[in-house]
Amino acid sequence: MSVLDEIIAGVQEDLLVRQEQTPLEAVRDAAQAAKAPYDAYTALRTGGVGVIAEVKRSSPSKGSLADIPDPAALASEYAAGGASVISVLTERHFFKGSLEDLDNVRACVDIPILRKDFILTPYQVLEARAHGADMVLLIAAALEQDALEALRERIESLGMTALVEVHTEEEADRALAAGAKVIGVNARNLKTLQVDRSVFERIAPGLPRDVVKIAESGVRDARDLIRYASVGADAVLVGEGLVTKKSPREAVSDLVTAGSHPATPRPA
Ligand SMILES: O=P(O)(O)OC[C@@H](O)[C@@H](O)c1c[nH]c2ccccc12
Repeated sequence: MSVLDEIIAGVQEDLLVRQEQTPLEAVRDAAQAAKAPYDAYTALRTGGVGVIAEVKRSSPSKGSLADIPDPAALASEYAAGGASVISVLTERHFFKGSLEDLDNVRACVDIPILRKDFILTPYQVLEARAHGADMVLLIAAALEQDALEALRERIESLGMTALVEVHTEEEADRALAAGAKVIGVNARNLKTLQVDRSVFERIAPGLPRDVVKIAESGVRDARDLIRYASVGADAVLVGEGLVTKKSPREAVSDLVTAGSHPATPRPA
């Protein structure tokens, strides 16, 4: 069983419990009552290379990264540093996140928020909206084609943006066939957890011009951002490289500054 399969098994178990506690109709009502979503798509297209800054306590590959007792405070620092979008991991077993983290961050920032989880059902999409998310991750490797397409439509019908994550050319083709307008290329293979920063440069140039392209994982500093920018990244998604810094605000701000002159890659 791959790590991805293990994570999904845990997500499915937790989902059953939540569905018992909160029936679909209640989540639907809560989603309808939530404040209108921010436009993450536009936030990621407004010039330069955007930074999606992630609230990430732990990961399956590295274990514990940072305690983050106050995710809203961290998110506020990210926003002050110029992040375009805040990513909040809500998976519990491997990433130590929760929907409560999402609520707390939503209460404190007025920029788009991505719910980062292993989304398998429309119930989780409604949950994301009910808890104030504006963008929802869909992982191509975790979904059959029909589900990928249906969930992408569901997310967009609620006024949110779907971020479809891929790791291979074949998955990128599936993302496009599913109608994805925002595609994230994850440098980390979720089955082996290996990071390969060259995956983005292999896949991104083959994507249509108008697709928003996001480089995910393994961004350590401005040099990595510039390298991704030079091969077409519209944004980078960064977790570990921010949560482990003394000043996450400065770390974001350094990336945003580097991303505002993406056309002139500096020598290494
Ligand atoms: O901490 P990093 O290497 O900067 O990575 C962030 C993000 O890309 C990573 O958390 C991630 C990418 N895709 C995911 C899917 C599920 C969980 C987590 C992820």
